[in-house]
Amino acid sequence: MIYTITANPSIDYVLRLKELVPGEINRTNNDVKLPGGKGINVSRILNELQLDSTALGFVGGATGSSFEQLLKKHHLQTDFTQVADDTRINVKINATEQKQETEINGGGPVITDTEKQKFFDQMKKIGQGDVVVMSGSLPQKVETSFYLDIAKMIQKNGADFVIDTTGQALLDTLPLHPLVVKPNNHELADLFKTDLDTEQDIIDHARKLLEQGAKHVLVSMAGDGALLVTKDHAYKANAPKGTVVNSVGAGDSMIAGFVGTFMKTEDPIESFHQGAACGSATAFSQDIAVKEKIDEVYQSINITKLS
Ligand SMILES: Nc1ncnc2c1ncn2[C@@H]1O[C@H](COP(=O)(O)OP(=O)(O)OP(=O)(O)O)[C@@H](O)[C@H]1O
Ligand SMILES: O=P(O)(O)OC[C@@]1(O)O[C@H](CO)[C@@H](O)[C@@H]1O
Repeated sequence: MIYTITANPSIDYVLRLKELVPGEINRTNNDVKLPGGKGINVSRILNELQLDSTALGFVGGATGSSFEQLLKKHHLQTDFTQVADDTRINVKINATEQKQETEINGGGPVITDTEKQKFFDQMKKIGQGDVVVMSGSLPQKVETSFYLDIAKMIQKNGADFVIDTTGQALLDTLPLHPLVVKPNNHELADLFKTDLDTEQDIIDHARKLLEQGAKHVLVSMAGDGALLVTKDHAYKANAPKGTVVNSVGAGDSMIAGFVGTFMKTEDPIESFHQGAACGSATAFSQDIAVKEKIDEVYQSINITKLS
């Protein structure tokens, strides 16, 4: 079973308007509310790929109930930890004429020690053959070692994990050998406090994450495609041409495509191909991509061996 952990899920309130003028009253042309959060997006893509997963995380208050209501129509298997404080609302603003996407993400609910303990207790059921995908920010009063603590707990029982976070929290988990990590090119540069000007620079620094323990490194590069770096080789996936509608969740979709396919095939190249298809398909969709779009985009992705 694949478990996704979204410690800080959200209602994504996606607003479309022609132009965003800060400091003025702006009115939208169209708006939608989506069940959001990185792990939730991963579970939704897995569902599209007909792969089972269980979504875990902290959900609470009136916004938590709306979030669960929004999620219902996607028929995901969930086992959320109920908390007293409110699930956050994240605002995503697509200014179509400016071709700009602005995101304002809330801090999330305060999680009490008892609620956290309830969550940790759930980790006991995860074991051999399971993969846990942990991603996204942490809600308030949750210590930065949260993902590391979980990785240690589940690994003791023989489960694998995937982590999509940034900075020191990511580096700390590498010695535990995550199945895959997926910084984008900017996050990778920040990790090493440097600029990465060429593809070779990116590959060299991705390789440092392998040296520190990651089993596979994906580097997503938005409209420039993505790289897969393994111990011996580096591969590139092109970003197919298409109209970007809402790229929120493209990175999560890429992880879902990679992990879901890897669980079935153990083939990193095919997993990369499917991951890239899921990422671009979501960028070309208003919401997280559906299977038909993923299958269509898959046909226009080529994987090239760079070294
Ligand atoms: N404009 C685009 N055109 C085609 N493909 C895209 C585009 N944007 C994203 N993708 C695909 O999706 C992948 C993941 O996107 P991106 O690099 O934006 O991830 P991210 O920074 O983690 O995003 P997010 O945090 O919003 O999910 C890219 O590597 C690429 O394959
Ligand atoms: O604030 P975080 O947890 O880092 O990111 C949350 C978020 O921006 O990530 C998803 C897209 O990747 C959205 O569904 C959600 O709103």
